[in-house]
Amino acid sequence: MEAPFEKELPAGPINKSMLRYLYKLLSTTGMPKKILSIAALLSIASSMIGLVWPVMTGRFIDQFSTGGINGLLIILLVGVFLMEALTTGVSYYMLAYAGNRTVTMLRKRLWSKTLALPVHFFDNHRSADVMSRISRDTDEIRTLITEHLISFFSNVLTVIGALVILFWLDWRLTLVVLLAAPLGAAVIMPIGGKMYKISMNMYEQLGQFASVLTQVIGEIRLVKYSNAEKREQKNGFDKVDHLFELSMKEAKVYAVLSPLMSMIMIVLLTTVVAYGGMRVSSGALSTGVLVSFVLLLFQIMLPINTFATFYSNLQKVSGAVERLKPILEAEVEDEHDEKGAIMPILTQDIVFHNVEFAYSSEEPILKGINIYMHAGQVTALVGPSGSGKTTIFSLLERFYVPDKGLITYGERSIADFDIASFRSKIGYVSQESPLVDGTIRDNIMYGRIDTVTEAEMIEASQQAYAHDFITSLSKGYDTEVGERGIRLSGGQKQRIAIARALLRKPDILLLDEATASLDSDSEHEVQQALEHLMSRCTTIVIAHRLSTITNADQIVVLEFGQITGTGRHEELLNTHSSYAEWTNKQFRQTRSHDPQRLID
Ligand SMILES: Nc1ncnc2c1ncn2[C@@H]1O[C@H](COP(=O)(O)OP(=O)(O)OP(=O)(O)O)[C@@H](O)[C@H]1O
Repeated sequence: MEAPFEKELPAGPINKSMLRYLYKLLSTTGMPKKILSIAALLSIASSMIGLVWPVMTGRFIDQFSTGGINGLLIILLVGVFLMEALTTGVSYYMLAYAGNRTVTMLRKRLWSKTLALPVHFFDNHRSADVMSRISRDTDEIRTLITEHLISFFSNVLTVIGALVILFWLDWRLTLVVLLAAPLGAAVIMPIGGKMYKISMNMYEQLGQFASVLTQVIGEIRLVKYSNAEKREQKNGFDKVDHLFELSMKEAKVYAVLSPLMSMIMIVLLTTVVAYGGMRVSSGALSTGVLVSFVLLLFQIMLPINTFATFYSNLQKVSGAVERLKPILEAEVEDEHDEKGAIMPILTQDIVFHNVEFAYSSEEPILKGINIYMHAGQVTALVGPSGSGKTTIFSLLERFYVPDKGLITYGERSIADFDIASFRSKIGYVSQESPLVDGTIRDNIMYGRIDTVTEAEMIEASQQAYAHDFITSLSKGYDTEVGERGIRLSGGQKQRIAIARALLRKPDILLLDEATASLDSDSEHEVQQALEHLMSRCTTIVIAHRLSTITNADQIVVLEFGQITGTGRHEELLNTHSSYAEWTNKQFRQTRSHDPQRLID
């Protein structure tokens, strides 16, 4: 189930509620307000100083043409330049600090939140999308704070201040300048809107491209084995070509916008210089004032130019906020964690009371499930593919909450327990035991690094029949595995997973038996390792081996999300026709190959 990214893009441009949300988000994330305020003051000071020197330069020119050079004025002018440089530099640094600090806090908040989100959130959101939200959308917010927000306000002040001075210097010339403003706005506004659409589209396409890359690179073996390189090449090329088209659309808009803006500026400057020149020659204006005027014009052109980029950045941030909202506002896994009960010391019975569950609002996957699993016993789940065996595991691991009914552990509903404490009592060994990037030690101690000793880890590895193969590797427990390290065989991976599970000293063991064949040595060792683990747990196993079902204390037969039989192997053989048929079929099929194995 994938929620298309585009659905969550903002419907329109900036609005009040978005701005309010952004402000709340930034202030609750810990935006350093003091630093930002000082930076704002410095930035305003720098802008105001920026208005002083053009006037002083004009005075200087006028004094120069009427008499000698005023030394004090030169010193003042140099002082003003230095002050402007200093305030600009310091405010820039402080703004960069405020922006980077805020985005760091926001990313930390998002990452913590992401880890606390329930599994179903990830069923509904592509991982590449979530990744892009945490990394790229937050960067838009950084850019806003660092480059646009404060400078926007100081630029507004610069423009207002400059206009006041311009009026004071020569109101006629200023009126000429003001006539150009609506012209500029008429050009920027529609083009800005177009730019927004293109950049949003590009954003989405980049997300989709990243998603294709992640998926294909992650499943490169499948791609090669299926000879699907051509198909994936075309898929990738399509996305890249689409990005090219969008980039060129963007370039086209810029190609029109930049010269248009330059043209407006050139026409404006030419008009001011020509008209001003006429007024100078008629004696109505001094040369110094005209110079001040032109310099001030330059001072305000730059800020006006940045208004358009501020607007488009704010629109991007509006999109970013819209995309971050679902993560920030999604309910976390266990809102009432603090109040959760601590797990009992002794292993308890696990009971499913009339449990019903659906992943979505459609057809329920589990219907009226009643299972009594006695503490310390083995319950084997059997049934055709898609019957809901893994879903039972997921409910037990509290990845999902039943829609109806209750799952109890001892006297209490499993939902009453502190989620971390509850999960710490579960050991899970799956068909495809996952490894994280890091050393073998990191993998065995995963999640327990602070609570277990090296000796305990080695003991667990020995019980898992993993110690010998690990020590035969040249770097032993320090061998890197995962993406950057060596590849381990299926059996080795499973034994690491068993060592990891043993280290947790679980009370509940969830075991998804491997369907893939291991070599007989590995098979034997994995089996022995598992027996160590099972001996101290209440075990629920998705069974694929005949020995597992014959040794199980009870077998639960699941068909289409319903339990159609419960009992021991012999009992079911006699009473459950489809179980008998299925077992015989599977057993006959695999007998010549491996008499112990059952395959779905
Ligand atoms: N995250 C999910 N979102 C939506 N539907 C799901 C999800 N996981 C499983 N399902 C659906 O729930 C049903 C039961 O799946 P489940 O994985 O529990 O079956 P299973 O008995 O473990 O199958 P198998 O033996 O093939 O692993 C299937 O129809 C499956 O498509």
